[in-house]
Amino acid sequence: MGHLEAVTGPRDLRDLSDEQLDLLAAEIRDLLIRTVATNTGHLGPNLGVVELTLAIHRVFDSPRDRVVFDTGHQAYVHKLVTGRREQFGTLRREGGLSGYPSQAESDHDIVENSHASTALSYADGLAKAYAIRGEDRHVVAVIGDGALTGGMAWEALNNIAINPQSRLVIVVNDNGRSYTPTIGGLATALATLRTDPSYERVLEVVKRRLNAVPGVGSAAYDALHAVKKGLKDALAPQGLFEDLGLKYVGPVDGHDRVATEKALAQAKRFGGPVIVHAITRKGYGYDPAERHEADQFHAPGPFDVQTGAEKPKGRIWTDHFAEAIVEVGERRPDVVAITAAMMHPVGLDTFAARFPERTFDVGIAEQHAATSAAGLAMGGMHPVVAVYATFLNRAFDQVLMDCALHRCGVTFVLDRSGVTGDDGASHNGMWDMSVLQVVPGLRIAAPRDATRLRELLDEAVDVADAPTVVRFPKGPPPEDVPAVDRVGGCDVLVRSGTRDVLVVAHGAMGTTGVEVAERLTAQGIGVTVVDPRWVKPVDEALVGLAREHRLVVSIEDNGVVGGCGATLLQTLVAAGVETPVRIHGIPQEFLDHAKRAAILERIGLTAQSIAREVVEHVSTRGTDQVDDVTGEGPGRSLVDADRQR
Ligand SMILES: Cc1ncc(C[n+]2csc(CCOP(=O)(O)OP(=O)(O)O)c2C)c(N)n1
Ligand SMILES: CC(=O)[C@@H](O)[C@H](O)COP(=O)(O)O
Ligand SMILES: [Mg+2]
Repeated sequence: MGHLEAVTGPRDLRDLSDEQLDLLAAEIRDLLIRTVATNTGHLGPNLGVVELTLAIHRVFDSPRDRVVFDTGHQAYVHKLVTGRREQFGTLRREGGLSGYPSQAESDHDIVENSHASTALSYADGLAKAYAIRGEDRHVVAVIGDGALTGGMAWEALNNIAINPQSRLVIVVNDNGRSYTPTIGGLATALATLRTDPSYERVLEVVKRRLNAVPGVGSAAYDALHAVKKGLKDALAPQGLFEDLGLKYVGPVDGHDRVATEKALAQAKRFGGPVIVHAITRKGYGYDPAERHEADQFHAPGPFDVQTGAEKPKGRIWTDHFAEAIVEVGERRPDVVAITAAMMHPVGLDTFAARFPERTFDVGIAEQHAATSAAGLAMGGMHPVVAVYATFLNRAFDQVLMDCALHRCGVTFVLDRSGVTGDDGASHNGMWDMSVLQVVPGLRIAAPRDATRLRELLDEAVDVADAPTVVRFPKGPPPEDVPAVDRVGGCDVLVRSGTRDVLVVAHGAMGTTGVEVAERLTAQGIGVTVVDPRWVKPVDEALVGLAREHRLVVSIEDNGVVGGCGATLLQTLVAAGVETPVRIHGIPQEFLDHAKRAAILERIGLTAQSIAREVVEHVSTRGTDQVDDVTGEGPGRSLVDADRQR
């Protein structure tokens, strides 16, 4: 039996010898590689924290001591040593283990949100609570160098530094990368701390000599390590964190479990807030990941374990954006691009290669991205801020009060909008077409296919006096859906039979709308399908179209509360149109992880489900009754029928 089988909980780790722990680490790496190769997930980050996680769980006593992972994408090892080895094969599978911590899975897990830079704030709160309650518990927060570029992390550090009673150990997991090398002054400061050769050399000599003395040596090394502050200050620039009044231990080799345990034990003894600076490597121990220059297998698709070769992926929405934004950049020298540490994932790497001086990676700092974009716009540029839809939530006030209030021509390109699936509740981009509805002047475009993406991006960057949004989902776009007509700003995709049902298909739901029409037409129900293209503000043509039909069916890949359907209904009511409106969208709840298609099926956001609901709606009112009301052929105004009730 392997050593991992013997680990039913973190305390079992304390019974293992150094040799057994080394073998355990190898077993864990092997399982991580084989599982992620098929299930997908975050391989690089987890390979980088194998020894670190073992050390944490040997020094601290989870769940009494709370271990908080920032972003949570690097918690697979934590899951394996906290009783979930047997289910690990279900990672990111529907009904299986989440790719992030999950309270439902284990009381060793606490933070489920995958949005970066939050861990230190949670930890600050937890540590304060334990101090007030007089509970003898430590909080360990594991935060990556990338997550440290997020403003929230510094808001937390600012507070942690003035709470000496907080028994808080902050483990900076410094692998020098987010996806790509971490940017900014912070990264430089961390690099200085981790790479000062003189400091390292002296420390190495001391370590070798002291540890050679059996028994006393390591304690003496620890003591010197504590004293090393003087040594380090003399040899290295004043510590970034110590300037804040935070105790600092490190840097320590995060792949040297023994050294890491010593550093953690020393930090634990401080009894107050302390930083342990661990130097790790993303993808450590798997050559294809370590050599993967783009992102060291941050989140690979399925791949071959032997070679590391990823299975070829088809073109996704992002690829079409990547091409379109370069064409925009070619003809618009005022257009600049901004990413929040996700250059390739959001499709800006080609633009960056072509226009390096007009591309800015601001780190995991969406709030700064938005307001910096407002500044760029005020300075005469047209910024395109490309982020995943869910992460723009963090910058709502910046979009509202920094961009829209000042009527800044900034374009936000929201990738991964709608249901994303695999990454669970905090990754679904189901909020933007609700949250942004309240922003005065801001316009939202939702392309139905790649051709419309290009068109709408071109239109968006031409808007100079208001923020614009172009949002599209994860994965491959559908085949182009041509328009048969244009009414106002809306593309008419289908017009068949009498004007029974008006389907308003928003964005990527265009294809679904057309399929709904096919099903309804087969039932003898007349259908018009329109794609508004710009979903905010509501196109006035929709008021007239709704008035002409007996039922309006709105479809959107967004939450139903405050979304496009709700806003359309509000607009129709205000215009005195009484045509009933059926709103189809994402239920306003946190959706557990599963494949996008499976979730859409489960929530009824499919052509079959929507068509069935419409037929039931029409049939419950019977066509004769409808005829009685209007005296015309089958499929006349449901509005009157509604008035009958
Ligand atoms: C607010 C927010 N923006 C962007 C992301 C996407 N994202 C996930 S992991 C990651 C990089 C994290 O880097 P780091 O904190 O150094 O952790 P590592 O992967 O290196 O262990 C990013 C940008 C996110 N999860 N949250
Ligand atoms: C943890 C995180 O936020 C990202 O790594 C995200 O998981 C990537 O999502 P995609 O796989 O959709 O690019
Ligand atoms: Mg990192």
